[in-house]
Amino acid sequence: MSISALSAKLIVHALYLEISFKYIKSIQVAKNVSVPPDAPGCNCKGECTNPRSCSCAQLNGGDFPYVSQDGGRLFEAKDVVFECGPKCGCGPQCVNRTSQQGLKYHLEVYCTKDKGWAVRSWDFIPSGAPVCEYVGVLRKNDELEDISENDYIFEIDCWHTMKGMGGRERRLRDVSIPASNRVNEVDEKTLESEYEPEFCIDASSFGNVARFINHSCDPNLFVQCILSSHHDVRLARIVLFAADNIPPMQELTYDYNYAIDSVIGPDGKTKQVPCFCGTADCRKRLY
Ligand SMILES: C[S@@+](CC[C@H](N)C(=O)[O-])C[C@H]1O[C@@H](n2cnc3c(N)ncnc32)[C@H](O)[C@@H]1O
Repeated sequence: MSISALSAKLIVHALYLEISFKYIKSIQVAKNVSVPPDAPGCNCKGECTNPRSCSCAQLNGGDFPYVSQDGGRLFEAKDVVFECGPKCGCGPQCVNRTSQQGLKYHLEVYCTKDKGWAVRSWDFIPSGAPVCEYVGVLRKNDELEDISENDYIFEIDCWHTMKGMGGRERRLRDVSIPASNRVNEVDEKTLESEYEPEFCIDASSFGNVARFINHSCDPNLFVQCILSSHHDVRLARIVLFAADNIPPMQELTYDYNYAIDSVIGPDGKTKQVPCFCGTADCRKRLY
C-alpha cells in the first residue's frame, strides 16, 4: 500500500474512532459482576451549593471537591471523590456531578511513530478539568485470560492509591477481598498484606477514547477514583483529569504506574516493555 493510501486509511480510521467514542459514555458490566444498589443521596435541590447541608460534600470531608469555574474543575487530587448520584435531589448540572457530564473537549486519536495510537485535544484543557472516563467492560480480574497480552485493562486499584501502596501491578491471583464495601470499615492490616484489585475495566472489545491514551513518566493527566451511584471502592469509576493547563495538540498521557517486573508473560517469564515517553525522568520501562 502506498504511503498516501495508508495515511488516508489511518485518517478515516481515526475519524471513525473519534465519532464512535463521542457516543460511548458509560461502562458495560459483565454478567457475573453485580454492582451494588444506589447509595442514599443528598437532599439538595437544583445544584448543591451548601457543603454543610449536602451529605455528599460531607463524604468528601466537608466540602465540594470541585470548583464551578470552566464547567467544573477538581480542586485537588483526592483518594476518592464522592459525586452526587441517582438518589440525590440535585439535577444533572450540579457541580458535584462534574465527571458525569460527558466529553467537553475535542479529542483526537492519532498515530505516533513508536507508541501506536495516541490522544490529543484540539482545545486547551485547564488544570483540574475532567478529560474522560476510562470506559470498558467491568470484569472480575480472575476471569481474564492472558492479562499480560491485553493492553487495554485498567485494574481498579483505588485502595492502592489511597494507601500509597506503590506501583500498580498487573497479575492474576486468587484474592480474598474484605466483604465490607465501605471505605472506613476495612481493616488496615488486611489492606496492606492481602488486598489486590478484584475488578478491572477491560477496554479490549468495548471502550472509548481513554483506551488510546499512552503512558508517560511525566504525564499531564492523573487518575481519579470516583464514586457516584454506589460507594463500593472496588468498583469505583476511573476518570482522567488534567494535571496541568494543557495546550492544544499536546499528547495526553497518564502514569500507568506499573511496578517494574510485575508482569509475567504466558511463558512464565517477566515481561519487559520499553517506555518511549521521552521525558527527562523516564523510567525507561512501562513494566
Ligand atoms: C492502553 S494502550 C494505549 C494505546 C496504544 N498506543 C494503542 O495503539 O492502542 C497501552 C499500550 O500502548 C503502548 N504504550 C503506551 N504508552 C507507551 C509508552 N510510553 N512507551 C511505549 N509504549 C507505550 C504499550 O504497548 C501499551 O501496552
